[in-house]
Amino acid sequence: MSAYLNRAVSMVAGNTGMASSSSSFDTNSISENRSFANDKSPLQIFVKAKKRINDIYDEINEYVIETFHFVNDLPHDIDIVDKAEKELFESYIFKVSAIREVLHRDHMKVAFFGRTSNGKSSVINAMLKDKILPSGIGHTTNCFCQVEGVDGEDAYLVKEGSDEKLNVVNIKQLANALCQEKLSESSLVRIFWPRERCHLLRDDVVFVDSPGVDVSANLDDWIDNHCLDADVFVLVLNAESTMTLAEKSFFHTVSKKLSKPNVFVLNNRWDAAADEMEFQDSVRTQHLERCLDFLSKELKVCSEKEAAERVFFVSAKETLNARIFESKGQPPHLGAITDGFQTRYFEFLDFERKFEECISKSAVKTKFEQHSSRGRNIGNDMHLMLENIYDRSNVMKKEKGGVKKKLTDRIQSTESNLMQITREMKQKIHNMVEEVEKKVSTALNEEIWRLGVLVDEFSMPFHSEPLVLNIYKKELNAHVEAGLGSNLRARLSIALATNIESAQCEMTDRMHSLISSETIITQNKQILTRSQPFEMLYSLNCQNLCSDFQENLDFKFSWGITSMINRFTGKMKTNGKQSLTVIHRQGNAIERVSSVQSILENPPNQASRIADGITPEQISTISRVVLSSIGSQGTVGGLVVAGILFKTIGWRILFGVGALYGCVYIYERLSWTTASKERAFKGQYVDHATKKLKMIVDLTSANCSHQVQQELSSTFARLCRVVDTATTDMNKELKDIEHSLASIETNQKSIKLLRNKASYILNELDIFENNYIKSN
Ligand SMILES: Nc1nc2c(ncn2[C@@H]2O[C@H](COP(=O)(O)OP(=O)(O)OP(=O)(O)O)[C@@H](O)[C@H]2O)c(=O)[nH]1
Repeated sequence: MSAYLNRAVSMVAGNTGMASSSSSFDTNSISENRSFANDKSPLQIFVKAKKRINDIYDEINEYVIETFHFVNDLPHDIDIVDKAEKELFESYIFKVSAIREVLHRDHMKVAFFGRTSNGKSSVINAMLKDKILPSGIGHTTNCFCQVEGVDGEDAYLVKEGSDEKLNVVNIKQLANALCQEKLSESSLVRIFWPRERCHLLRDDVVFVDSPGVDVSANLDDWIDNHCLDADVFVLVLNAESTMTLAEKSFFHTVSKKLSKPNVFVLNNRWDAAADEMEFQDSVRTQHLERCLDFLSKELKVCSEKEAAERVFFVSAKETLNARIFESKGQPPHLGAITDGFQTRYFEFLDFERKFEECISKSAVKTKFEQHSSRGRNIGNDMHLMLENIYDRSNVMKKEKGGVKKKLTDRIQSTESNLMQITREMKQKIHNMVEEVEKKVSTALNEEIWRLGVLVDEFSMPFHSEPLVLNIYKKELNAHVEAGLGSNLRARLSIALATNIESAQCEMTDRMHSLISSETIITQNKQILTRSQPFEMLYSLNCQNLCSDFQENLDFKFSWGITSMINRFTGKMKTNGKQSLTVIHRQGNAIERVSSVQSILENPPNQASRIADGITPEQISTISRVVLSSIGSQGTVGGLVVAGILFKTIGWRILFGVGALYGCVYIYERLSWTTASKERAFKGQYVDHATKKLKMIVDLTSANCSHQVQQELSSTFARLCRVVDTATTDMNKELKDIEHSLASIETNQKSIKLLRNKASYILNELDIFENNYIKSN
C-alpha cells in the first residue's frame, strides 16, 4: 500500500472515529466503518438543525396564532389595541406559515457541472450507490435532472410544468423517458427516488445533474434557474485532459452571482489517467496545482489551504461498481478497473466526507440563519408590541382606578349626606306641620267668631214652613261651608303654598346636589313640576256638622220664667263647653279626629251631656217643676205676695207694673213676625254652628297639617327615590369599572405570559444559532 493510500485511510478512519493502526485492511472494513459512520454523518447537523428550527417554528406558529386570538378577543371596553396592530398581529400568522412551508421544502442541494462525458451522472450514481441517472458515451444528459428523496417504495419523475408522476422502474426506462421528450436544456426533470435506498437522500440531499457546460450558451439562465439555492457545486473534470475554458468561465459566472460558492473539484476518470503509472504523480501534481490556483487565485472562493481539501482524484465508475458489488454482498474490489482502486476508492470516500461536512454546514448557515433571523424579528416585534399594549393597559388601569376611587367616595358621601338631609328635612317638615296646625286653628277660630256675619250675609227668603225650612237649612249650611272655606283659603292658602313651594325647592336643590347626572336631574325636575300649586282642603262639611240643628221658632216671652231659666242654664253650658275643649286639647290629633267624629255622628245626646251635664229634657223638667211649684203654691203664695205687695206699694203701682208687663208681652207677641223668626233662626243656627265648629277646630287643623305633611313627605320620598336611582346607577357603574379592572388585570397576566413566551422563543433561537450557525 502506498504512502498516499495510508494517508487517505487514516483520514477517513480518523473522521469516523476509527483508529487506523495497521496498513493491512480490506474494503469490507471500509464499508463497515462507512455504515457505522452514517449515524454520525455530518449531514446529521443539517437534519437535526432542520428538525430543531421546524420545532421552533411550530412554537412560533402556535404563539402568533394564540397572540392574534388574544388581541382579537380583547373586550371592546378595553381599547388598548388598534385596528392596525390587530392586522399586524394577523400578518405574522401568514408570514410564519410561509416560512414554515419554505422550511419544510428546505434541503441541501449539490449541483454537478463539467463538460459532457466527464462522468457527472456517474459521480452522482456512485454517491447514490445505484445506477439512477443514465450515463454513457456521448451527450446523454440533455436537461437538468434533480434527484431527491421521497417516502415510499416507488420511484417516479415529474417534468417541469407538469404534476404528472411518471413511473420509473429502471435506468433504461428513465433514459428512454428523458430521450423521448424534447426537453429544453435548461428545463428541469425531478426524479423522486425512495429515501430508504440511499442515506444521502434520507438526509435531505438533493442532486442536480446538468448538461455539459460545453454544449450550451445559456449559462446565465442555468445559474439563475438552478444554481442560486445550491449549497455546493461539484466541478467534474476529466483527469485525462486539462480543465477547459468553458468549465472555468461557467464557474467564474457562478462566483460572480453567488458570494463565495462552495466548489469541489473532482478529477474523475483517474483510473484511466493513472494507467501510465510512471507519470501518475507528475500528472496529479500538475492537475492539483491548476485546480488549487483556479479555486484560490482565479475564483477566490477559498484559501489555498482550504482548496487543498476541495480537490480530489477519483474514479466514479469504479466506485459505483464497487458499491453495486457491495450491495450484493460481494467484495467491493471486484469493481476495480485498474491498479490503485483502493486509493481512488478511499479518495472518493474522503471527498464524500468533506462534501457532507461542507454542504451540511453551508446549508444550515445559508438556509436556517435566514429563518432564524426572521423568527427573531417576529419575536422581537411581537415582544415590543405586547410591551406597548401592556403599558397602555397600565395607563387604562390607573385611569379606571382613579374613576373607581372617585365613584366610591361619591357613593359614600351621597349616602352620608342623604342621611343628614333626611334628618334635617324630617325636622323641617315637623316644624312646618306644627306651624300649619297653629295657623289653621287660629284662622278657623277667628272665622267661627265671625260666623254671625257670614250667616247674616245669607239672603235666601226665609219661611217657617218645615219643608221650606229644610231647604233653607241646607242652603245655609252650604253657604257657611263655602264662606268659611273661601275665607280660610284667602287667609292661609297663598302663604301656605309659598312656604310649601320654598320647602320643596330647598329639598329639591339639596337632593340634586347629591346627584351628578344632569340627565337624571332634568328628568326629575320634569316629574316634580306641578301643574297647579298646592291647594289645602279644609273639609268643614257643615251639612253633616249641623244636621242635628233643630230650630225653635215658638214664641217665647223674653220675661217669662222659662226664658229666665234658659238664660241661667246658658251660663252653665258655656262653662261646660270650656271644660270639653280642655279635655280635647290633651289628646292627639287622631284621637281628636275619632272623638270629634263620633260626636258628629251622635250629635245631640253625648255632646249635650258632656257639654252641659244637663240635658234639654232635664231643663224642661226643671222649668216645669219650677212653674208647677209656682202654680201649685201660687194660690197661697201669690195671694201672700200680692197681699204683701198690695199692702206695701199699693194696688195702683201693682196694677201699673202688671199693665206694663202685659204691654211688653203684647208688644213682643205682635212683633214675632217672619223677620223676627229669621233672626231667631239665624241666631240659633249661629249658636249651634259655633258650638259644632269649635269642636272640629282641632280636627280640621290636624287634617290640614296632615295634608302639608303628606305633600312634603311625598315630595321628599320622590326625591329620595331619585337619589336612590342615581346611587343605584353609580353602584352599577362602580361594578362595571370593577369588572373592567378585573378584566384588565387578567389581560395583563396574559400579556405578560405572551411576552415571556416571546422571550422564550427568542432564547430558543439564540440557542439554535449558537449550536448550529455560530459554531460552524
Ligand atoms: N474509465 C472511466 N470511465 C468513466 C468514469 N466515469 C464515467 N465514465 C464513463 O464516461 C462515460 C460518460 O459518463 P457520464 O456519466 O455519462 O458522463 P456525463 O458527464 O454525465 O455526460 P453527459 O451526461 O453527456 O453530460 C460513460 O461511458 C461512463 O461509463 C471513470 O471514472 N472511469
